Amino acid sequence: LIFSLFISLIFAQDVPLNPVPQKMELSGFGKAPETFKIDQQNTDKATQHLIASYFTSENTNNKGLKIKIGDVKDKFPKKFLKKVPSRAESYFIHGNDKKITVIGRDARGTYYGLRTLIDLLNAGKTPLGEITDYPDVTARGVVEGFYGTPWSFNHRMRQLDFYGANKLNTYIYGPKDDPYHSSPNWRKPYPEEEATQIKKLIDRAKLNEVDFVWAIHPGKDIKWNQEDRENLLHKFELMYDLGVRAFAVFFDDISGEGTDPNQQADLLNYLNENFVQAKDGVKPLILCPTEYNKGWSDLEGGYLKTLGKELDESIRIMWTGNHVIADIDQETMEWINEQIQREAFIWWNYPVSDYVRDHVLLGPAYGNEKSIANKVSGFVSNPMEHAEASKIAIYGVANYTWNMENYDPQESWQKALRKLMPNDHKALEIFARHNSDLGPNGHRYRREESVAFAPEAEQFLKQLKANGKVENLERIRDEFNAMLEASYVLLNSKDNQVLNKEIEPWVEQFQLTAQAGLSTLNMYSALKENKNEDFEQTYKAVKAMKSQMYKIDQTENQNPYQPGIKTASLVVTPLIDSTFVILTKTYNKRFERNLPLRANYNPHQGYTNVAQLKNQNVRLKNRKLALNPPLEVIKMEPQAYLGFELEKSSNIKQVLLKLEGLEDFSVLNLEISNNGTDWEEIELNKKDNELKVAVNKSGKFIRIINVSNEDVALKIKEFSAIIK
Ligand SMILES: CCCCCN1[C@H](CO)[C@@H](O)[C@H](O)[C@@H]1CC(=O)NC
Repeated sequence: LIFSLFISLIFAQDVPLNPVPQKMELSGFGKAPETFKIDQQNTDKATQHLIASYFTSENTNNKGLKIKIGDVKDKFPKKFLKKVPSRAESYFIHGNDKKITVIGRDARGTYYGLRTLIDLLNAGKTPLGEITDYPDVTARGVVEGFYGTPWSFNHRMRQLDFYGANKLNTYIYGPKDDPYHSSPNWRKPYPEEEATQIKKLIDRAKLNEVDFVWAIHPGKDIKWNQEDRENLLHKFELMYDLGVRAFAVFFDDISGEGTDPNQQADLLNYLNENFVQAKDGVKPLILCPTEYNKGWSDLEGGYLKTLGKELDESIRIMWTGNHVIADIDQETMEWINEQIQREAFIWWNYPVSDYVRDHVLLGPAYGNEKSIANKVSGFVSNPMEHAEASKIAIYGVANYTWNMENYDPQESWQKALRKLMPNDHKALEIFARHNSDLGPNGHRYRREESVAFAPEAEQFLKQLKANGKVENLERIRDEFNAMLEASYVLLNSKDNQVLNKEIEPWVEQFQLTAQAGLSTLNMYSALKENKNEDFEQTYKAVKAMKSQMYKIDQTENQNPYQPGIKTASLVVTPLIDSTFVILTKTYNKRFERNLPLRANYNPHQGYTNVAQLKNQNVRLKNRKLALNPPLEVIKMEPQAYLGFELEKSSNIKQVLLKLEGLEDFSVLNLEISNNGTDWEEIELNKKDNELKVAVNKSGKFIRIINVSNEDVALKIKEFSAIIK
């Protein structure tokens, strides 16, 4: 047994099994034959469909290797039946050179067993021995719950196939910006076309053994009365008629009476009794609470305890962790499970990037502890609006939630890159390893980036600053070269056009970054050899590349939050920018020149005493200084303020304000100041929440401040100033 376990561990590495099975006792692998003979017992439509699509007249005949597939209700040798784990969705495979047996605990188990067998056959192998497997986490998958452009129908269909292939069984439909999921049309039926698409998605989900969970987000304007209760029930009926058999109610990111936990619990218990229990085949309800992370929970208020006490025990409660964006550990789960008296259903806000839209997050899915499998009732990833690119992280979540203690983020990441680009995965790896951090953001959530390159970059800068000479020039140049070549391979790859389309602007920016890096190194060499003409020529080239990058940043991906295209922002870009400035300064001093050092940076900064916004970025575009609008509702206590501190006193031409959710606008004042202590109020006509205020006064500070003695809750859609 030890020997065979040893063998199977070796094999586990190179056999592309995703996820890695819980237990493999194999003496090795046979060579997959040309043909098979299928003996199909009790199987559901998904398995029948998978069998029909893989075992065709091309590779099946009477002389083929026998494959008997079914579930524990079928006739199989007792010695096999007793090896099928008792958990839902588990399976057992036995193989020798005569026959392969696949037995599922249930329909999904059979399907997953077949998926594993097909992965082996695709690698030209058959199992010689036994595979015993089951998922660690009950509900595994994705919640399409981000702000921004919802995924397209075609992307959703692709996603469902990807989930089937990687044993993910849950897709929660909840795009914040779908008006029929949220206000104002959650009460209304979907228009014909959307309804038809949802029906198709549900059928596709079934063929991939995925629960299509339809979520409703009524909290912004729901009234706690019989009418709205019937409205919600009616909408669920309509969705049921489309084929939905799993439902969720989201109460996140709202303010006002929709946040009342007793009302929320009553509503869900009512839906549970009058809908979920009343109809057949409907899965338990999932609730996303208003207090969905520890940072936002007000314990004295008893919100979570009320839900835990009142909600029927079958109802799952979602949780994002100790913060809105957080990785999940044992302590997180012990705290929340105690509060809600059940295992929380994790909504992991990664790789969602709707608060750092100028970045793509292509790194490994890491940071969650491996001891929490039996502490969660579900674990779903909230992805980027870039569906195909999100698969890198989703693939990691698939491996993590199926076989948690075996999960290796790096190994999964490498496999995901190969899944997405089978031939040009090396180019994708070079691109992805420099496009994984988020940059500074209001949630202060960061990811590693350029991990292997960072020490080289650090040494290079240190030596350059110390004595103008560096030792690792070649290693820096090698990486910039690799980046440059990877960008061409990616832009011309035929592996995955859908992915190419999504990341193209970032790859173009990446190409320019690599070129700017190489030319900055040329500046270094020209300076060292006092070739002044070359220095000024290559200096000009770098400036030209930067202006091209600036143009991409000003034209591509223009959204109201974080417009533009940022790439390699943690290590590579700062290295190039710093090197460029150091070399130009040295050159200017040595040869009494005054080449501009200007990098397009922003000399102004945010100015606030609101904790939630301490790290909110401000962007300068031409002469407009704008606060990155936070997605969340902002709570401002009396005397709370937020605004800008300019680099120096400047003429403030105009202030633009677009606020939401504020009944009485008079609680806010707009003020400017030159010293941060003496403030001058700027007249606002305080009746509409969309204001363009002419100021034409000089100031160093601009702020809005809550001058009432009440807390106010509001959403900031825009707050910007035109500085002349
Ligand atoms: C706090 C409101 C802004 C955060 C909203 N978060 C995500 C991150 O931006 C966003 O994608 C999503 O809608 C989510 C809300 C949320 O986390 N619900 C459990």
